[in-house]
Amino acid sequence: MTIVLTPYWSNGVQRLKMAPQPPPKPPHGLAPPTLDDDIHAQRCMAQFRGKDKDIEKYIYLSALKERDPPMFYRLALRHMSEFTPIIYTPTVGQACQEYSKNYRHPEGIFVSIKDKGKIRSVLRSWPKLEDARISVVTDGSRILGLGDLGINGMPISIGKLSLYIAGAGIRPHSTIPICLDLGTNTQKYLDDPLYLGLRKKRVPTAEMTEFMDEFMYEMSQAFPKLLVQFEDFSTDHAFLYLERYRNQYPVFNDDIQGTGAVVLSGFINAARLSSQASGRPLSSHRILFFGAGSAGVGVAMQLMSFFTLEGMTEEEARSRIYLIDSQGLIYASRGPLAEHKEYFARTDYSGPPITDLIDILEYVKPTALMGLSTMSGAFTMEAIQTMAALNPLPIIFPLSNPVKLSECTFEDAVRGTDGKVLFASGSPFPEIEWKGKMLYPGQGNNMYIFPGLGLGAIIARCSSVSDSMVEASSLGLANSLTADEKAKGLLYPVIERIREISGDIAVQVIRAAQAAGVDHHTDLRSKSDAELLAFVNGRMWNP
Ligand SMILES: NC(=O)C1=CN([C@@H]2O[C@H](COP(=O)(O)OP(=O)(O)OC[C@H]3O[C@@H](n4cnc5c(N)ncnc54)[C@H](O)[C@@H]3O)[C@@H](O)[C@H]2O)C=CC1
Ligand SMILES: CC(=O)C(=O)O
Ligand SMILES: [Mg+2]
Repeated sequence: MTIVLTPYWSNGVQRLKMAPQPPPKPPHGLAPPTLDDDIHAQRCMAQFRGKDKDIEKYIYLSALKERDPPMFYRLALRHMSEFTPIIYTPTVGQACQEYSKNYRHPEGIFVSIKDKGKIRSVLRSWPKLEDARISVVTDGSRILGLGDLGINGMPISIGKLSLYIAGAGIRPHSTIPICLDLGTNTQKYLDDPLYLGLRKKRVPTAEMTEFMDEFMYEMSQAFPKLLVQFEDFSTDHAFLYLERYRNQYPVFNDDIQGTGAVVLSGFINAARLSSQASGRPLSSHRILFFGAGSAGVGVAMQLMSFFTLEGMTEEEARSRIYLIDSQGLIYASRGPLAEHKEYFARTDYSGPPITDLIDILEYVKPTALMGLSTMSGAFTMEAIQTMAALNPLPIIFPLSNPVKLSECTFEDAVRGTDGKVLFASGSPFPEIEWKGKMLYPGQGNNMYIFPGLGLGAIIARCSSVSDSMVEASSLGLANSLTADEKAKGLLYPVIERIREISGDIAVQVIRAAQAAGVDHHTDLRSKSDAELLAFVNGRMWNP
C-alpha cells in the first residue's frame, strides 16, 4: 500500500485560505518520536545558518514560510537583525533579479495589462477577500536601485509584507502582495525563456493610467478595508499615482513618504548631536541631496518639517535644502527641469552648471549629505574628508539600496572622518571598532516606518493617509530611542524592538488621523494614550 501525504497547504493558493497554522502533526508512527517545537526551532536555525549563500538562505526561509508560517514568523521576530538582510534588503534584491529562475510557488496576485477591462475577476479570485487589510503593490519598474525588473519585482512586495507581519503583527492572511505586469524595458528579461512576465515593452503612461484607474477602483470594491502601499514605481509614476489617488483611497507611497519619514527621524536625532558638537543652532543645518528621484525629493520634502518645527517659514526651510541630479546642482536657470525637481531648484545661483561633488560641497558647505542616487561609491574618500573638514560631526547618510549601490560604506565613512560621523545607510553594514570604541551604523530604511504607519492607518480605518500621519510616524520613531540606545550614539532603535516601536508609531498615527478627521473608527477617539496603546498591542497577531 502506498500512503500519499498531500497536505492541503502544499498548494500555495489553498494555504492562503487558512489562517496561518503549523503543518498538521502526522499520525503516530509517521512522525519522528521526539519532534519537539522548541528543538525544531533550533533545527530550523541550524539549517538556515548552514546555507553558504544568502540567496540559498532566502529560498530556505521562503519555503519555511510556506510550510510552517508560525515557525517562520516566530524565528523572524526572535532573530530580526539576522533575518532582515535576507528577507529584505540586500538579499531580496537578488531574489527579485532571480525570481523567474528560482520561482517555486504562487504567493500574491499578478495583474497584467492584458487583464484591463476584467481586473475585477482577477482580484476576486483572491481567497480571503473580507480579511484583506494591506497590500504592497509594485509595477517592478524601479526595484531598489536595480532598475526595471518587470514581474520579477514580486519579492519586494512579499518582503515588505513579511515585515508588516513580523514587525507590526498584521495577520498574514490580511496581506496581499501584488505585482502589476505592464511589460518591461529590460531586454535581458524579454529574451529570457524562464521570464514569468509578459514579453512586451512597458505600455505608455496614458494606457497605464487607464489601467491604474480601473485597478484602484476594483481594489476598493473587492477589498473595502484595504490600505494600499505603492512600492518601487519609477519616479515619474510614483509621484503621478500618489497625487492621483491619495485623496480618493487609503494609499501611500513608501519610497516618497516612508523614506521621507524614516530619514527625518534619523536626521532629527543626528542634528541634535551634530549641533551639540559644533555649537551651532539646529536651524543652521544645510542639507545636500545627491539624487533627486522619488526618494531624494520625498526625503527633501519631509525634511522641510524639521525646519518648520524649529520655527522657520516655508521659504526659510526650503533655502536649507540643495539637490543634485545626474547633471549636477539643481538650479532654476539651468534649463527645463522635471516637475518634481522644480520646487527645490535654487534661485540664488545662476552661474555655469556645477557637476563635481567636491565643488558642490565647497559651494554649499552642507552639515548633512544624503545619498539617494543608486550610484555606488559616489561618496569618495575625498568627499567624506571634505564633509569632515566642514563639520566637527558631519551627517553622512548613503541611503541607496541594495548594499552594493550604497554611496559609501560605513568603514569608509569612519576612516574618512576619523570615526567622527553620524551615519545611516539604506542597507545594513556591520558595526566597527575604531580606536578602541565600538561604532554602530544606523539603518535609515523605511522598514522602521511602514509597519507602524500601516498598522495605525488600518486600526483607525482611515479613508486616506494624511501628511500629518506620515509626519507623526516620523516623530514617533525619533522619540523611541531608549537611554541605552542614546548612550551608544544610535540614530535609530535596534530592530529587535520593532514591535514595540510599531505600536508606539501606530498610536501617534491614529492620533494624527483623528486630528485630520480621516479616521472611521471614531470610538478610539475617547481612549487615553495608554488605553489606545493597549488596544493597538492587543490587535497584533502573535505567531
Ligand atoms: N533607504 C531607504 O529606505 C530607501 C532608499 N531608496 C533608494 O534610493 C535610490 C533612488 O531611488 P529613486 O529616487 O526612486 O530613483 P531615481 O532613479 O528616480 O533617482 C535617482 C536620482 O539620482 C540621480 N543620479 C543618478 N546618477 C547620478 C550621478 N552620477 N550624479 C548625481 N546624481 C545622479 C538621478 O539624476 C536621480 O535624480 C534607490 O537606490 C533606492 O533603493 C529608495 C527608497 C527608500
Ligand atoms: C527601501 C526601499 O523602499 C527602496 O530602496 O526602494
Ligand atoms: Mg522601495
